[in-house]
Amino acid sequence: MLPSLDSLAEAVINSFFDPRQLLDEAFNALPNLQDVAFHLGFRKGIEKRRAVLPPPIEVLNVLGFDTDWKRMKAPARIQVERSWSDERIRHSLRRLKAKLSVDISDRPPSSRPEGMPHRSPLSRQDTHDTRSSSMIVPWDRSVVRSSAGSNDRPDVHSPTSYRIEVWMSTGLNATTRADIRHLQRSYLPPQASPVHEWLTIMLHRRAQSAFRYIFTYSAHQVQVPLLSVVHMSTPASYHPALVLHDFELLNAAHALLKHLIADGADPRFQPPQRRSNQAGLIDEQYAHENNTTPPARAIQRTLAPSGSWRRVLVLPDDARVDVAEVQDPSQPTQVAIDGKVVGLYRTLPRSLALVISAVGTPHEHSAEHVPKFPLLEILAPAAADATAPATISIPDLWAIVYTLHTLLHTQETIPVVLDDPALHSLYYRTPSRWRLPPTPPSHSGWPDNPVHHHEHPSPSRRPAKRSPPPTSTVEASKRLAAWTAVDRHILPEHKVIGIGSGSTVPYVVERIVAQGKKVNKDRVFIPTGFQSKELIVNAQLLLGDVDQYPVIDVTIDGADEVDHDLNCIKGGGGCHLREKVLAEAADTFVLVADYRKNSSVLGTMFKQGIPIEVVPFAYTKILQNLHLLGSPNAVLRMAKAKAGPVVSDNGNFIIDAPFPEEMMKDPYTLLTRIKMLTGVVEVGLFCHMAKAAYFGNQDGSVTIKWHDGRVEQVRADKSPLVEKPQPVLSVPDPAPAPAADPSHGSAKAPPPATAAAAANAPAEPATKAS
Ligand SMILES: O=C(CO)[C@H](O)[C@H](O)COP(=O)(O)O
Repeated sequence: MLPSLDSLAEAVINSFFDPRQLLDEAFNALPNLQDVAFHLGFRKGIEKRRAVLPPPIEVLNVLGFDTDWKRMKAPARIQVERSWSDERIRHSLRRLKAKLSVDISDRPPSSRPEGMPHRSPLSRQDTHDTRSSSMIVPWDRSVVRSSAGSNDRPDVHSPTSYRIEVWMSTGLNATTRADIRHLQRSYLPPQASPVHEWLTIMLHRRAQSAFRYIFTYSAHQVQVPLLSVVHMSTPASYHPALVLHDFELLNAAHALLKHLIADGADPRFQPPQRRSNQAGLIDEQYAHENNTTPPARAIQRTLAPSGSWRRVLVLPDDARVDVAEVQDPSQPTQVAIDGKVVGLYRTLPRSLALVISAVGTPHEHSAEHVPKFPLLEILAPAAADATAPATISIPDLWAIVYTLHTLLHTQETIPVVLDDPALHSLYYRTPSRWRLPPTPPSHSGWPDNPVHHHEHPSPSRRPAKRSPPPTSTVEASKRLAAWTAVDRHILPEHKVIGIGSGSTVPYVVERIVAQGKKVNKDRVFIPTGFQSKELIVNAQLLLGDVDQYPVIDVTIDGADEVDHDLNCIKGGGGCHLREKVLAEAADTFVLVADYRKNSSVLGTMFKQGIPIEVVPFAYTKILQNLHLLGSPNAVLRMAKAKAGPVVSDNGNFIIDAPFPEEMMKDPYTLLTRIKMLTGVVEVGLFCHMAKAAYFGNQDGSVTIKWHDGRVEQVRADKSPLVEKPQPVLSVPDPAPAPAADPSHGSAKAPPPATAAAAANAPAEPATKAS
């Protein structure tokens, strides 16, 4: 429930100049930052109520971003002269509309103002500010006020400029959400455990958590978030990286490790108490480090050198973690557990530290800013020796993270980047040492669970108008997938529903209609293109658009091919721009397809290439660039019944770009590379977006691949079609897989296999428009 604007305005007024209180209020009341931004920044109503904007708060690097990150933030600046009175400052702030960033700067003071400490109590940032004029200084109101007219002698420690900025995100966008899912899958153990849950919740809600932690930390001047997701761009790669910062990581790593190594006796996770010992380490577990008999399952720090190795940790299961002597920090240094090298780490070039530490600050992409700490990257052993393992197990990874923190604990911040492509295939192994029985994945999953079937009476039990049975196995399996997905995901409480494109989607609409007029009357349906708009209108459902409903409960869409990670190729029908917008807007995005689309590597079944929507005037250049990128056969998609190219619903051209299998194995990297080409509007690769993919099978069963890696089979006798067995399921398939045919529409339309079938065939559901 959102609070009323009145109560929020009240909170804002009452907490003026008290950022902690303000944000606490806001966070208690609002579900996410988007709403904070909206209510505090963008509502004129607040202004009318004479509320003020949020006071200056230093918030750095709070959120992940994407290439459009600027759109996610609402910076605004106000210059405040030191001589201004409180009233005048307030007045100016009140006038600042629809903005969330406040930058207060003044001329360099000629002197240290009266009452101003030699170093502000929050002085670590100050010293940075004097050097680079770019770091954010906490605003001490009394400093601003009292500075005018002082004749005190200059103070080298006083900042020469006060610059205060407030950055609030307007929320996570779906790309970032997809990144988080990807990272969560890559770096956390695939099991339902309290620690796992805790970490995933932190990932998902990192905006809020980060904010909270920033406030906790700001008292200690540690202005870093717990986690951020950034897109790392290096000449070789462009992909999301999880950047783990600071002490909270230590807690997380510690807890996770403890849990991973524990024999299951410690099911409830409590973040460790934070108590610093003399070395500045969190010592909940280290109180015993001088004891001869360590308690069971404590992680012990032991910084003993032994030859060219240094023992850093003894893990709760007595495994020893050793780190090789660092020769050259930029070269990979080995980390071994029980004498076996499990990973490497190295210090990345300073330019990357600059990139990462500027994320979310105004200095992003600029060189003004001086990175405070080097950035460490964790690599799989194969990075140094091709014959060594190319993967790191999740427990080992966290052991390395923890080891690095133990080694480098004197740093205020220890950014660690996990972004090596080899790490994308982190595996979860359970050798005896880790004693972790793999927990069978729970059906309930987290947080966006599959629906509770029992709460939702299947529409098949209601009298519903049925369209005639499909005439081929392929069509029957499309319907099977569509119906099963609708039954499971379109629940009575879902009011805004995205309808995708393609030949499977008519069955989705059919099943939704079968849920009855009563439930559908207060639903609105958002189309992904001309075809789905027609379907919605013809079914007499209420049509809406995504600009009216930017948040969709569920979007169901077809796909051209789906891999094991639920990455998929879409856009065979040229609708992938709108499809992606609707997929991103949806809380739950579900794919439906027949068995031919179920694949392990994209491009093996759907060979015509990745559909890429481009602005028309740039197509030749983009084709050239795609050839260079690794797709020499990329072509402009030509229309069938018209001379010239296919023109999308958005007036753009479509290019089909087949890439070699090696590149298709890492669709996310490929997606980001193609997307970076100027003139590309959208790429038909949907990575880590779907929650589930439903495939209808030839035998009447349904295979469901879930986003967390589970694969579920719905037996034929449990399928929604079973009530009324479909008569024609034995007609052979038209083709094992969609052929490489640039005219997607005709390639997909399933030809009736026999003349008899064709004669009996009732009107086929609409195929996509091309
Ligand atoms: O992405 C699409 C259109 O742009 C379609 O969803 C995709 O091509 C699958 O279509 P079909 O269900 O006909 O195989």
